[in-house]
Amino acid sequence: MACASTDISPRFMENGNSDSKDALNLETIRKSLIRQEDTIVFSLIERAKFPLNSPVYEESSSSSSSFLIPGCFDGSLVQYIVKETEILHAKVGRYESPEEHPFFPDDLPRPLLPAYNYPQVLHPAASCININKTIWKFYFDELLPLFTKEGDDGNYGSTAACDLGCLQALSRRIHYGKFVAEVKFRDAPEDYGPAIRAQDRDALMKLLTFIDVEEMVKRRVEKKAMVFAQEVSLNDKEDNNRKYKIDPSIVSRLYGDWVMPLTKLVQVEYLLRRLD
Ligand SMILES: C=C(O[C@@H]1C=C(C(=O)O)C=C[C@H]1O)C(=O)O
Repeated sequence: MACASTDISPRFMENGNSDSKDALNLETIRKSLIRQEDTIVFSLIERAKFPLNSPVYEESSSSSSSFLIPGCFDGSLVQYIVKETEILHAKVGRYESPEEHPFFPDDLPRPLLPAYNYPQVLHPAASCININKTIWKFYFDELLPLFTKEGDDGNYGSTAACDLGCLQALSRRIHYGKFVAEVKFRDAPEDYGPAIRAQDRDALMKLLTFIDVEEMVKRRVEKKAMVFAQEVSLNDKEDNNRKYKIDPSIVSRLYGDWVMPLTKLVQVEYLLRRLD
């Protein structure tokens, strides 16, 4: 099977950055978001190797299902793979990381490994925010049909493993809004304080939105998709006729319609609880 994420329990701001509390600033956070764009684009490219493969998404209890999953599991193959992977990852501490959020949070096992001491940078209320249900829905209902071809090649296990990679990368990026919000609050508590005390969602949304940054993000992810997803050939003529493994404009749309709005939703949800 392909595509399972190897990044099991990321430690806040690793990959070249210090993990101390002092490293929490908008620049380091934005750097991490930029690096996560690469993971998201590559995960979509990996998923696009396979056609839609709709049997992966049929409930195993339905009469048309191609699978019989053991142990009274009546969900779809993709639900089964995500759920079982999360059980395994929970055992090795994935969900102890403040950057990670399970899609099936109920009854996850305790970690077997000794606890890693994550720096406490977020307000404790952060742990109640998990919008993975919304991410699951837009990914399967809206995004997937946009970037996969119709059809069925029988690679069901690999397809579901690739979906898992996409979901984990998107979930991590969107929930990073908690860190973005914390930094923005610390930089200007006098601006955010009154809107938080008034529980004014619209005012918070206005304060944390930077339209010019969002436009830049959309242009950058489209360009990344053009570079990462291009078919590379040694024949110059073919190069002039560029083909892409995924349509770069869909990546820009993914960010404009879902990733950034949902990151901002996480920011608002976090800020509403920031003074509890
Ligand atoms: C993440 C930020 O906050 C908002 C959300 C953005 C995003 O999700 O990329 C971009 C700009 C802001 O409107 C940020 O300011 O960097």
